[in-house]
Amino acid sequence: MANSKYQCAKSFEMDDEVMAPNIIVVRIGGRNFDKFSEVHEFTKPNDEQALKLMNACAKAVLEENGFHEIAFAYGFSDEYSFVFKKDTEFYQRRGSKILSLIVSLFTSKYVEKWKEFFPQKDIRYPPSFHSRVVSCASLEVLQSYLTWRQKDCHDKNQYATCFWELIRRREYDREKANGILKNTQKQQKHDLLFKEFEINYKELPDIFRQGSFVLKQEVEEITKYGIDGTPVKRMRRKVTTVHSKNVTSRSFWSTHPYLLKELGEFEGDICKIKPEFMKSFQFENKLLPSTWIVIRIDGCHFHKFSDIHDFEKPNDTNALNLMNSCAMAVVEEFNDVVFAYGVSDEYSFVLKKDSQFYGRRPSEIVSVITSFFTSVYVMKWKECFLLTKLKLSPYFDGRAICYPSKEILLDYLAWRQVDCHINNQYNTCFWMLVKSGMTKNKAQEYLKGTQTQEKNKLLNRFGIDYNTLPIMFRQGSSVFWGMEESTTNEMEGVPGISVKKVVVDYINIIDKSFWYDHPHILGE
Ligand SMILES: Nc1nc2c(ncn2[C@@H]2O[C@H](COP(=O)(O)OP(=O)(O)OP(=O)(O)O)[C@@H](O)[C@H]2O)c(=O)[nH]1
Ligand SMILES: [Mg+2]
Ligand SMILES: [Mg+2]
Repeated sequence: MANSKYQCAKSFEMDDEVMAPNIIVVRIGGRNFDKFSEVHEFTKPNDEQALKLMNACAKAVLEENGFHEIAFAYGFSDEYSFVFKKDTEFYQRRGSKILSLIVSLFTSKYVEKWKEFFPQKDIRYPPSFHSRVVSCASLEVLQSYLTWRQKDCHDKNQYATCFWELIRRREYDREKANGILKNTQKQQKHDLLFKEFEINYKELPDIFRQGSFVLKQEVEEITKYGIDGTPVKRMRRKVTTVHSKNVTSRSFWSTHPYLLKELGEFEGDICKIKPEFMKSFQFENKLLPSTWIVIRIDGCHFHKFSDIHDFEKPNDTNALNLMNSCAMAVVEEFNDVVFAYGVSDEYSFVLKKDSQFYGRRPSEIVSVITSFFTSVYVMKWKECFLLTKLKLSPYFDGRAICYPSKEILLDYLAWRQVDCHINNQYNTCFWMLVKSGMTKNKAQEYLKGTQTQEKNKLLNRFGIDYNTLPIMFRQGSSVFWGMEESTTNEMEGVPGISVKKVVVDYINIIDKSFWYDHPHILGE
């Protein structure tokens, strides 16, 4: 990010480090998965394929390059908790960075792997997830957290199994089934299943009752054979999915001793869920009221991602168009997002000042927008890159920043646009030099300390007038709801039709005149 007079806007960005020695857990959960499972006709109460897809995504996250700091994961239904090694320095332990990266990568995998698990079904719309950080002060607290989640898995599954049997076999409607089950104890539900429907709950598949653990188990592997033919073995960590009855018991931890190496030892007794722990698991802070919220997302390792997919240098029109159509989908999906500005692999989304979106909880807002954006990116990839297959999973990080006044918000946007201009001019020169035969190091050296004028002159030498380059490259892209247009058919006197639609435009947002001409965007 280059220097400019607007960069004071940067000082509004806050640190959100999860302090050591807390163990970092990131829990993700499907957003509106009730509807998603309905639309995609998931089997009730458990769709084994859908659960296996969740497990495959969790496994893929643990196996992803750069994500080896995750010790293990536990999930059921549409949720998954990722537990980091106790001493991890993953992204300097920054909460929103970590929760957004995990949810984004998971979403990317979910869309990519959909066809493997549902070959007969098209994914009808982009699925998205939310995520949050839970910090566990000790291994005992972590174990208590996992016990809570596994109990939830069990309770929800037992309830849902009864509920759907009542609906299917007794032809009850939802209200009546809920009425019957209200306030029933575990044993009563157990009896209902056994006596009325001949179902022994304990015999239902483990994956439904216990959820799934994704672990890096130590396995012995033959690496080569000696001259005399004897196998040479070594221990290797392999990501596997297991179902385990009771995370509350010591036996779970003694069966998986390698976990204790990464998470520390138990100091006290394995304990029950304490109310004060529950409070901490559910606590979430809120962003300042009456401030403009900006969610900025940025592609992770897009340098490599763009190389592997042969993006045009320095600007790839298809890649930028794809970013823009994802941003348009975000603006359409989330009413509170009133403006978006994007350049390269980043996008900033502005939420209206008095937005109550997710109660202004930053994890929810950051994760849902990042996840939805990622989902659309994978789903629309083929539309923008007809001939290039997706070879890596794209994922983004996200953060929330609050701006107390419209002036500072506009300074922020101006800062991003100045950055776009400086980077684009630099990159255009850099790649012209490289294409003309200079090494990358030489080109970098050559451009060091050069001013705008000198860069323009350099481009002129290559026959390029900077100001005639595509405006999308020079100004970045702005996405917003276009004003209602009224089309009247005067000849026939037909009344006008009002259309309000999301548009992408390449405008100067540093110049205040855009904002004066479009007062509806930020509201007066
Ligand atoms: N060739 C090409 N590369 C692009 C384009 N858009 C983005 N990129 C690449 O994406 C990078 C984005 O910069 P950064 O976000 O700072 O770098 P990053 O590699 O994503 O690293 P992190 O964001 O820190 O994970 C650029 O440096 C380019 O390498 C494009 O249109 N064409
Ligand atoms: Mg990036
Ligand atoms: Mg970037």
